[in-house]
Amino acid sequence: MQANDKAVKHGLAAGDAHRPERADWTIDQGWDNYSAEEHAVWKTLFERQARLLPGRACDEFVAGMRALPIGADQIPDFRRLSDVLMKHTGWQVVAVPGLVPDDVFFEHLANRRFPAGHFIRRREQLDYLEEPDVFHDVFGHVPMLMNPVIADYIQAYGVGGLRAQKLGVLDKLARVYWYTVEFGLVKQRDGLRIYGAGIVSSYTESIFSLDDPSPNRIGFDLARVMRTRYRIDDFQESYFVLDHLDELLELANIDFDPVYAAIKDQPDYLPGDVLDTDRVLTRGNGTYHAARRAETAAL
Ligand SMILES: C[C@H](O)[C@H](O)[C@H]1CNc2nc(N)[nH]c(=O)c2N1
Ligand SMILES: N[C@@H](Cc1ccccc1)C(=O)O
Ligand SMILES: [Fe+2]
Repeated sequence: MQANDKAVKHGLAAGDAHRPERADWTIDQGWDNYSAEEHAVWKTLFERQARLLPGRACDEFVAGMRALPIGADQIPDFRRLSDVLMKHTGWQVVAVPGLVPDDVFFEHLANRRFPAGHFIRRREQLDYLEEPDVFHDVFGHVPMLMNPVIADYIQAYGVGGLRAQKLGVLDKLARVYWYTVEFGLVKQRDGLRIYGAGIVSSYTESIFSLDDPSPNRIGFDLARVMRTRYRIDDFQESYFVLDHLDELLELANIDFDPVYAAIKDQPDYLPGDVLDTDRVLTRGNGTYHAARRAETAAL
């Protein structure tokens, strides 16, 4: 598949990582061990997004970024990020080797610890990544953790994730995370803006999600999103839009049990489906994914 600026693939089973030293899979970031080339890759990625995101990233992302020790020249030191985050929203950033098992991931989130990949992609991987690296996790996710609403939402997601696992409905909950925290859009007075980390850490998807006529843009609805499959290896076919980030707090406080029950045995929707019950902001023309399917069919 042609390398495009897909942010990260979260669907990998974490089991393919070797056994961890610690039960919670955390490691030392080893900030002093980063090479000049690794800092240079960070700089390339950072500067590319810094030029592109004004007018695209939501105000909360910009405010969070400004308040954190995150700059162009160096991969941030998680200890310094945690000092600032702890004061604002009680969060800290802990280093992990890459994807970790779901229950480990949720346990960290439920305790306001954000597991961030310690490694950075290689220069030839600039536009495609198998696992969340430090650029996706720190540049994409951490600034939003400075916002009290998101900070509460992601902790609640961790708690909900542990519950969803016990209920056997993790796949449904993962869709809510995917279409909000990873690939969410939000309305602002001055237009649609990005809050999803998977978009904001991706050069081409930051453009595609807002400007391209191909994807659908649909008002967020919980049960609808829970039934909607997502793409892990390419741009999303649909983006779900919040009227305001505060909607996420309502989500965090809704008991999902009745919703899990209501959609049980209901068929999934495909990523590109548009329903007549949808609040459609943009009905996409689907040309991007049609072209990709044609490419693949021609292989
Ligand atoms: C569904 C589940 O929450 C999701 O795939 C998790 C699994 N493990 C992870 N591990 C890390 N380090 N980062 C992640 O975003 C995730 N995502
Ligand atoms: N409120 C959800 C948990 C959750 C919180 C935040 C985001 C998504 C889900 C539940 O009852 O399980
Ligand atoms: Fe992510």
